[in-house]
Amino acid sequence: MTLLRLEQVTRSVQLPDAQPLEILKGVNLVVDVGDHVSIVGRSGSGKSTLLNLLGMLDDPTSGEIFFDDEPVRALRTGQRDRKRGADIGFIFQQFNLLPGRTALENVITPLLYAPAKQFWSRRRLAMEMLDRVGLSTRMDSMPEKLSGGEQQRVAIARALVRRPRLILSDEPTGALDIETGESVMALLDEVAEQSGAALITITHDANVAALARRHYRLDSGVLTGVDITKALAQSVPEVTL
Ligand SMILES: Nc1ncnc2c1ncn2[C@@H]1O[C@H](COP(=O)(O)OP(=O)(O)OP(=O)(O)O)[C@@H](O)[C@H]1O
Repeated sequence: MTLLRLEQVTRSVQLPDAQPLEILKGVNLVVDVGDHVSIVGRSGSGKSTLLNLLGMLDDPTSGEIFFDDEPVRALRTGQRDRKRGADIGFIFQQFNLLPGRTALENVITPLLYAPAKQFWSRRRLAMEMLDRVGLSTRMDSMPEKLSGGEQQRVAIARALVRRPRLILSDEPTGALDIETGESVMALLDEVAEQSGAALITITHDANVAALARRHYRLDSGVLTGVDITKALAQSVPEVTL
């Protein structure tokens, strides 16, 4: 079943000299329920621009994005915000945890805006999710007292606590050493699969990308499918995947 579909999506901006810059060029992508897709691209290839479209934060200049077969463009601002809050979880390279709030309080935050059933169970739901990422003994710790890998696990719990159907992870291991990055990524893959969420991972790292089931590369705004086995076998530096 299709969750997300991009059809001939472009995104252009106007440069100061009034020239248009086409950042994304005719992007087509289908993401199924529970899918795991990686998108690899060099700096400046359009990854953040694409992520903002996938996260319903921007609209395409042309083309259409469908979520549950509904054009995202047709959603009014309030409807779109509610859909994003309910159905999309975000994970960032720098964790983006709220400082001065415990791990538990951080994971509770998205539930403050959730429908009544989730809102009233917020403490229990957040505790269960922290337990699932292996942090049941660190719930009352401040983020700054946690290691990078632990902070990213809190961020994973926060992204998943409302049971989103799509998780967008942007360089999720970028601030971690290789070993920690691998275990965090394996955990993210596992919890996303357990909860039936589709996962889109945007990364520079071919090893992180390899965990996904389907692989794409973004090159100067053009998205193409990649044969990961071939790319890894060539054993080229990670950014050249
Ligand atoms: N609002 C804007 N105005 C002008 N140029 C823009 C704008 N947004 C993005 N760009 C340009 O579009 C290109 C793609 O930007 P984007 O941030 O999507 O790349 P990226 O792949 O995420 O890069 P990085 O990995 O370095 O973050 C870059 O050349 C960027 O300078």
